[in-house]
Amino acid sequence: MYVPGDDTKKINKAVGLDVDFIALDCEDGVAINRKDDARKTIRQFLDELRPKSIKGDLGVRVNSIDTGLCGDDLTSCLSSKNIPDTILLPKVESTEELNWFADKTDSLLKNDQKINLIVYIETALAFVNLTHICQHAVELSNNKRFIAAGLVFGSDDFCASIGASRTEDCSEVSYARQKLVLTAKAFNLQAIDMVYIKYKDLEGLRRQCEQGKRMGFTGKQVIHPSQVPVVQEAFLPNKEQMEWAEGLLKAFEEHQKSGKGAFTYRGSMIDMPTMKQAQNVLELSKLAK
Ligand SMILES: CC(=O)SCCNC(=O)CCNC(=O)[C@H](O)C(C)(C)COP(=O)(O)OP(=O)(O)OC[C@H]1O[C@@H](n2cnc3c(N)ncnc32)[C@H](O)[C@@H]1OP(=O)(O)O
Ligand SMILES: O=CC(=O)O
Ligand SMILES: [Mg+2]
Repeated sequence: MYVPGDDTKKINKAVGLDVDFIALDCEDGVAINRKDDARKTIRQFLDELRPKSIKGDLGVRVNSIDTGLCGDDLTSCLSSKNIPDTILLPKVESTEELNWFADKTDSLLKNDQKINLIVYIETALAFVNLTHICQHAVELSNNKRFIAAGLVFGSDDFCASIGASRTEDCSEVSYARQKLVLTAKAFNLQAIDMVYIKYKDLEGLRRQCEQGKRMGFTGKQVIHPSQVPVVQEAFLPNKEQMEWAEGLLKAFEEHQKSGKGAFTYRGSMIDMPTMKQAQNVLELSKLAK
């Protein structure tokens, strides 16, 4: 969940919410003339952080490298005695930007400190370079001070970048969404789906979550507290799906023992790939509180 980094009231509110990830924003949720305020407020928040005062993970979305603000954002939050779990790096378009980030984090982090990196893919050029970006991020993770953790699909910037108009069925972003999931999964990265900006329309949000979940996304960005339970519920398996998965795994084991690789379960043909889908469901259900 994004929280504008210059808004102390919203930051304090976010800390008390049952949210999986708080993203303190220095980037597009903060006005150009408030960038210094956001940086200072975030630094103060980090310095005063009490252990375990936040339930989920904490990240800072810095400004993109091309703005010239990213270095100061990183210096400020990574020199705190309490560094965030994750840096969210927007508008990445090239492997050179990852090299810059690796050098910067090498120079700022101390001893055995490491940080997770979430890369934003949100321009036409980023999609053209996506495989190289992912490959390079994973390679740098082996000997640099960051761990490539996932990709975020920045659909609003993407639509601006390609000149698309938003639609309710998301047809204008379907190729990009699929490509992001596919490439993320090829490199064992999480794939985080787009923001639903009509935050008062929870039914529309639910539909978009279910669509993203079906496509293979692992989670979704949110901008308002009311969106949190809807997204959490949609991305975790429900009772019916868990029952289906448990029953299927049991039946699979029995059929394997009797030498049958393919069999019928609740009217469908089941073999190894469906068993793996059921395993995915049960794996995900472990995250439920
Ligand atoms: C495309 C992108 O880059 S998305 C990321 C950048 N954008 C952002 O970060 C925007 C984040 N969201 C927001 O700033 C806000 O939700 C807005 C501006 C859209 C609406 O804010 P408000 O008008 O305050 O909404 P609303 O009155 O419904 O808020 C209800 C309560 O939730 C709080 N709240 C709203 N959004 C947030 C948030 N993101 N984080 C924490 N608290 C929040 C409000 O402060 C308010 O608290 P209160 O009841 O204690 O007074
Ligand atoms: O950063 C997010 C976006 O949609 O753009
Ligand atoms: Mg964006």
